[in-house]
Amino acid sequence: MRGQRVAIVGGGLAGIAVAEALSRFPFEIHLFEAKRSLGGRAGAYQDPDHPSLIDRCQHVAMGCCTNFLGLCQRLELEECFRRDTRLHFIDGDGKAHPFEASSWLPAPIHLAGAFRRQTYLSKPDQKRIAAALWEMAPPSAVEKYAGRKMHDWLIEQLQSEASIRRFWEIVLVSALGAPLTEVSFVAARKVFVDGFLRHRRAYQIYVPRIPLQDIFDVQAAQRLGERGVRFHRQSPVRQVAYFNSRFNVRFGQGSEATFENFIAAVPWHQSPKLFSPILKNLMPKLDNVDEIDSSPISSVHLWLDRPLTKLPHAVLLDRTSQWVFNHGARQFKQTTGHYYQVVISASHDLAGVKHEELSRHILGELVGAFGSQPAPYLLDYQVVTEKQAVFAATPSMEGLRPTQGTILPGLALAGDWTKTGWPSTMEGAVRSGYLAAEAILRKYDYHEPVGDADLPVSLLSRMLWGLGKEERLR
Ligand SMILES: Cc1cc2nc3c(=O)[nH]c(=O)nc-3n(C[C@H](O)[C@H](O)[C@H](O)COP(=O)(O)OP(=O)(O)OC[C@H]3O[C@@H](n4cnc5c(N)ncnc54)[C@H](O)[C@@H]3O)c2cc1C
Repeated sequence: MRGQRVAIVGGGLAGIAVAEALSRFPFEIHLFEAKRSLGGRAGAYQDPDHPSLIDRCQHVAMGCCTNFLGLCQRLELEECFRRDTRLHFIDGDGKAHPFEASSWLPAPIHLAGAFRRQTYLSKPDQKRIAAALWEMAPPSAVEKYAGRKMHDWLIEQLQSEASIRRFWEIVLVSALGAPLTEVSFVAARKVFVDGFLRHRRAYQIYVPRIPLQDIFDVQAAQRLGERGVRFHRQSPVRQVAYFNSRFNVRFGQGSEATFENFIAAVPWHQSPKLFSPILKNLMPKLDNVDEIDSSPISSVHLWLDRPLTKLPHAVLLDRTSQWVFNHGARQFKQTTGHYYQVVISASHDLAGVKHEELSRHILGELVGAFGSQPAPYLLDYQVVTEKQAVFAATPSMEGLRPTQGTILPGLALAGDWTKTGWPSTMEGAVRSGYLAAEAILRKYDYHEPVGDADLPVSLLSRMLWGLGKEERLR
């Protein structure tokens, strides 16, 4: 490997993970990013009115995201995140329902008490939800309900409209980025099994303490730079071709360079155009990326003249707002603003709604949810909608995802959309990066995994449903 050159194209989480894994070996690594900063979709922007960077959209990880957390640990980024063990659900009447695991019960019953306290779900609805979770948990359910859409499955399982809206949708739309009428049963099952049923810590959430750009573009880049990774920002790659056992990379500015290894870590809609026709022929799945449905996510940033709530975050039920994150007091022009960020996944219905109208509507929802009187004054707002935020986890999506390794040694694909079994998340991106690094390492007869194992399955979940026997991807 010594002296062998690696080109990684794309400085999102997938490209960063490839760089992290390969920098443990004596390669010469170059990462090319089209934009000014690293982080990709998990990035931030600078607004002239605000002294610090603003995340384009709040990102959170869960305890089950072992590879993302492993990457953060290896790059000494743990301090950049806080871990919340208590979630807060706010019902339509503004009543808060905390959701926290028992301090001693094992998974999956660690959350039974928390679930019972969600009294916005009627007792009969809670029973039917528990029965449906029981039906979905065993690994055999994957085959039994393969190809099924989640909404159809929920109707078959006699779930009421209220429980679909207040329980299933609340969890799944933000995790899978699409309405339940579109997402697959298999993807939805994975969210519940990995996030709630297999391990006590899996449901906890990790929230960034500082802007994402500081985490990935500054701190991660610094640690990788210390390991010798060379970053080339504002360096869009136009196309890669293969000559004389080398990858010939052409850049937007017209320059060229050759590498022994090449990893494309760009989103699905940008992947096919990176490759020369001959290379593209080696990856037939690139012909079908047009069939991948993408889904928008909107984030509404509000700066208010007074605080709304002391809660660090909340999940809002029966409203347009889904998650709200409280960033506390911040400098705003000559005064102090209280900054809140509201995230709305699968926000197709908001297309065309004026930003001011949406911001005022969201503020009204927050005032109703938290009962803040007198109502805060809206100092400023911003609405950021990412149209191709995530891919929709539809039943056909799994078949469209390419593996990271290709038939050409030294050539690999990465990105949240490649085959990891995970939805479009930071964890999916990091897993893809580690799998792509493994594909490169196989060329050099190195066959050990470079990523992290899943959280172990609790003994009880193993006994109840045989969880953990599912086919492992790595
Ligand atoms: C609004 C929003 C909210 C989200 N919320 C969450 C969340 O809470 N939790 C979570 O886990 N996930 C969340 N996600 C999903 C998560 O951000 C993505 O799954 C993940 O960041 C994808 O990483 P990636 O590296 O695969 O792709 P990207 O982040 O898209 O990175 C690809 C990079 O490639 C670069 N690039 C493209 N073409 C070229 C080229 N020709 N040359 C050089 N560079 C190029 C791009 O500029 C980009 O930086 C959210 C996504 C969005 C958009």
